[in-house]
Formats: sequence, C-alpha cells, structure tokens
Amino acid sequence: MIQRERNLTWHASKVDRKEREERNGHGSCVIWFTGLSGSGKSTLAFALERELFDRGIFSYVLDGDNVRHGLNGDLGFSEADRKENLRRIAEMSRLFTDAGMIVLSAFISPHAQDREMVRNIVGPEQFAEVYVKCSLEECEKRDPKGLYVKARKGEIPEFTGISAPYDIPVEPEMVIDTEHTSLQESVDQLIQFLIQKGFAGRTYKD
Ligand SMILES: Nc1ncnc2c1ncn2[C@@H]1O[C@H](COP(=O)(O)OS(=O)(=O)O)[C@@H](OP(=O)(O)O)[C@H]1O
Ligand SMILES: Nc1ncnc2c1ncn2[C@@H]1O[C@H](COP(=O)(O)OP(=O)(O)O)[C@@H](O)[C@H]1O
Repeated sequence: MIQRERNLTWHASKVDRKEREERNGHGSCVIWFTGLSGSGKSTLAFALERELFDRGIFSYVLDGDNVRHGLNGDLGFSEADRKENLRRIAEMSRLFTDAGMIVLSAFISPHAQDREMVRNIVGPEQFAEVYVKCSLEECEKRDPKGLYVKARKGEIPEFTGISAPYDIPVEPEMVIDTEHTSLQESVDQLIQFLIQKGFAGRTYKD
C-alpha cells in the first residue's frame, strides 16, 4: 500500500451500530470462508446467503472471482497481490458490517498471516474464519472451472495447492468438510453458529 501525506478527517455517522441492529433485527459480522479452489467456498456462501435472505436477514457475498473482475481487477496472484487483494476485501467487509450486513467473504486466502491481518481489520469480535476443508485430490477431481488441469500443464503460474502454498487454518472458528458433509447440512451448521453467536438475531424463524 502506498502511504501518502494526506489531510483527512474521519466523519462519524449519526446512526450508531445498536440503532441499525435494532431496526434490522439482527447483528452484523464477517463469515470468512477460506479453502482451496474447488473446495466449495462459493457454493456454501451463496447457499447461506439465500437462506439468510429468505429469513429476512441482510447478507451479501463477496466472492474471489467476482471481486477480481471489478474492484481488484488490477491484481494478480503473487504473494504481494494476494495480500493487497485481501486487505481491500477486509476493509470492504468492515464497511459492510458497519452498514449492518452479515458479510460472507469467500476467498482462498492461503496465507495464515494474511488471514490474521483480515481478522484484525474487521475486528476479532465480529469475525469468524470458516475453513472449507477438502483434499487437493477431491478438488482436482471436481475441477469445476478446469483450472487444475491447466495448472498441472503449467499454464497457470502460482496456482494454490499446485505451485503456490496453502496454510491450513490452525484455530478456525469452524471447519466444514465438504467431502463428508452435504451442502444443506453445512448451511444448517452455519445458521446454528450465527444464532449461537447472537448474529442471526430475533428475526430468525425456526
Ligand atoms: N494462480 C491462481 N491461484 C488460485 N486461484 C486462481 C489463480 N488464478 C486464477 N484463480 C482464480 O481466482 C480465484 C481465487 O481468487 P481469490 O481472490 O480468492 O484468491 S486469493 O485469496 O487472493 O489467494 C479462484 O477462484 P476459486 O476457484 O473460487 O477459489 C480461481 O478461479
Ligand atoms: N458438500 C459440498 N459443499 C460445497 N460444494 C460441493 C459439495 N459437494 C460437491 N460440491 C461441488 O464442489 C464444487 C465447489 O466449487 P466452488 O463452490 O466454486 O468452490 P470454490 O469457491 O471453493 O472454488 C461445486 O461444483 C459444488 O457443486
């Protein structure tokens, strides 16, 4: 990040967090899905978003492929670019939580150090890391976008799991093993987690 000398003043909102939560009927937080390409991050995030929407909870998915088309279209997959990608997304996730949303962020986020940075930007009390666990063998078998085939041929440099590292989360708030858990079961587990943590709020109908 380029640091420039600037004359900036922070303007505080006249609507505080509690007021937003009371009106929305639920809290806000970031659920951060991390895992290999093809592990199921997007599938899970969008299924959870659907479920939350149907229950009247404000939620929005930030997804690797989508964000890299727009906001982060200038970034590649070097370690420095991945870090900057995640820093911007963390800042954006934080703004979305200020606005009262439950943010579902789905990014490979392969480096433990970068995930720690993200947690600190968002604020640990409203951040939950979800490790979307799936073996490399299974991800390669699924290969929903044909990227592993290309990576094995050397056509995609620095491909996570093949030619770039992935640090397995050590103490995530939750692990979802998509090789052994159905999509519906996983969504149910995530909903229960949100209720238990008090984020899903009083509008949740069960
Ligand atoms: N080299 C390389 N390594 C990993 N992934 C690659 C690469 N090149 C392109 N892609 C595609 O980009 C998606 C991952 O973007 P992310 O923003 O989630 O990556 S990161 O968190 O910055 O590491 C990833 O999406 P998912 O498959 O949904 O994970 C791929 O579609
Ligand atoms: N239990 C499961 N949970 C999530 N995805 C699953 C599961 N079982 C199989 N899949 C499949 O695995 C693939 C995961 O792709 P995707 O969600 O794009 O992963 P990622 O976003 O991690 O790259 C999809 O084709 C999905 O249908």
